[in-house]
Formats: sequence, structure tokens, C-alpha cells
Amino acid sequence: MDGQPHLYSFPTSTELCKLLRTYVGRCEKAGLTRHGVFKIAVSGGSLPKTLATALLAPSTSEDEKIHWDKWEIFFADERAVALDHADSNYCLLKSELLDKIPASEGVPAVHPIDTDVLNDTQEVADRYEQLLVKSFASRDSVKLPIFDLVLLGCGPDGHTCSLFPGHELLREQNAWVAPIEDSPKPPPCRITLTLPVVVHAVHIAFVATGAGKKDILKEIFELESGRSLPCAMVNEGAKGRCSWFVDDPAVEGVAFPPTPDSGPDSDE
Ligand SMILES: O=C(O)[C@H](O)[C@@H](O)[C@H](O)[C@H](O)COP(=O)(O)O
Repeated sequence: MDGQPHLYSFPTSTELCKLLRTYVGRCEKAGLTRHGVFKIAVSGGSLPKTLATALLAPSTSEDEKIHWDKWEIFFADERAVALDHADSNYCLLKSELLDKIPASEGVPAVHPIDTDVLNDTQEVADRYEQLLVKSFASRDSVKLPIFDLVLLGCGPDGHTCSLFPGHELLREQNAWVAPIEDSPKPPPCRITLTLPVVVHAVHIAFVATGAGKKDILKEIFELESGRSLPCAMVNEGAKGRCSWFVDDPAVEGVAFPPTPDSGPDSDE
């Protein structure tokens, strides 16, 4: 699946959420067919809230049903803080989504960071990588973990996960999970999936909404100067496996390469 990233733009977030659900549902189905579970990595920011709106709406058909008990949720990036800290992506996902899943719909397996070693960000990253090794079979036999879906946000500076513009972490080729202790966005200590892991996923999707994203999306998609931004590097690495779910204000005046298919529910 080569080609270019797909772009899906919607007038309102209600429409975006509807199609995001269809897309996630298709990725889930593909994961279940492939290995009987759905392995997804999620970021923080506004994503958990959008995801909750998309996934907690009552399903209108069997096709749309989310099989939560088959989900394995990982974190694309996480801050090195306690799990009940206001900066924790786990805490955010829990309050926005996990706590609201009706018990009758099943319970996903969730994989937070190990908070026993918060004073050593490298160790937090190493332990998270070990967790992935166990979950994705041994590292000897698996060169890179293959998530069924990685869901990402796009920062106003073009960062994604905790991969920041110009940071040396963008060149990491060996680690699956890396520490960062000088994040330009607080808090400074975090862990993140590395770029090779992100772009190796079966599907990668960005969700970016609001007029505040317009300038950075223009840079990512149109300008030569944007090619080295982390979001653009994901586009470049994942190509046709990458999709962007945006609302109209986020892409006003941005020229995109045409999306070849009719929607995220069509075959790519
Ligand atoms: O840990 C983080 O800093 C977030 O995970 C971050 O990467 C976020 O995804 C983007 O900044 C987009 O944020 P919004 O979705 O709120 O625009």
C-alpha cells in the first residue's frame, strides 16, 4: 500500500467522529482477523476526548460494534508521572474513555507505564519496550512491533507522540521506545514510541481539529520546510497507510494531494 497519506476533512467534529469510528472499526476487524486481538497505541492531547465521542456512541449495526474485550491499548507516548497525575496520558484516557465504557460491552486490556521507576526515564522506556516485546513476541523474532493502529495528534509545532522537531530522537533506529528528558513541551520527562515503530504500524491516523492547526498543516503538507517535521516524517514513512482526520477549519486554505479513495470505509 504505497501512495500518499489519505486526508478526510469534515465540516463538523460530529461528522469526523462518525467516520473515525468506521475507520477504527475497520482496523479492529482487520486486527481480529489477523491475530484475534486489536493492538492500538494512542496519544494524549485532545485525542482521548475525540475518541470517546466516536466510540462511545451507541452502535447502529453489528458491523459498528466495538469488541472492547479484544482491545489491547498501549500509549504512543507518555509522561513520566504517576498514573493519577493530571499530566498522565493514561489518566486522561481513563477519565475520558476507559471509565465510560459500559461494563456490558467488555473491558479492554490497557498497558500503562511502570511507575515504580519514575526517577529514571530510560528505565521507564526500557520497561515499556519489554512490555511490547512480551506482547508482540520476542524481540529476536520480531524486528519491529506491528500495531494494528497508531492514533496520533499533531502539535502546533508539528510534533507527534513525544517526537519533537529537530530532536535527536528522530534519528533513533534501534529502540522501540525511547526516553526524552528535554521535551520542549512540559513535562520534560517522557517516553515515546520511536519513528520506525510508528510508521511500521498497519494503519496510522492523525486527528487534528480547529483553526489553530491551519498553519502547521500547511507547512507539513505544502512547504519544503515542513518535510523535516515529525508529522511529515510519519507521512513520508507510512505513505498510504497513513490517514488524517481533520475538520474544515484545520485545513482552510491548505492544498492537499488528492485522496485516491472515496472515504475511510472504502478499501484502500
Ligand atoms: O504528550 C503530548 O504532548 C501529546 O500526546 C501530544 O503529542 C498531542 O498529541 C499533540 O500536542 C496534539 O495535541 P492536541 O490534540 O491537543 O492538539
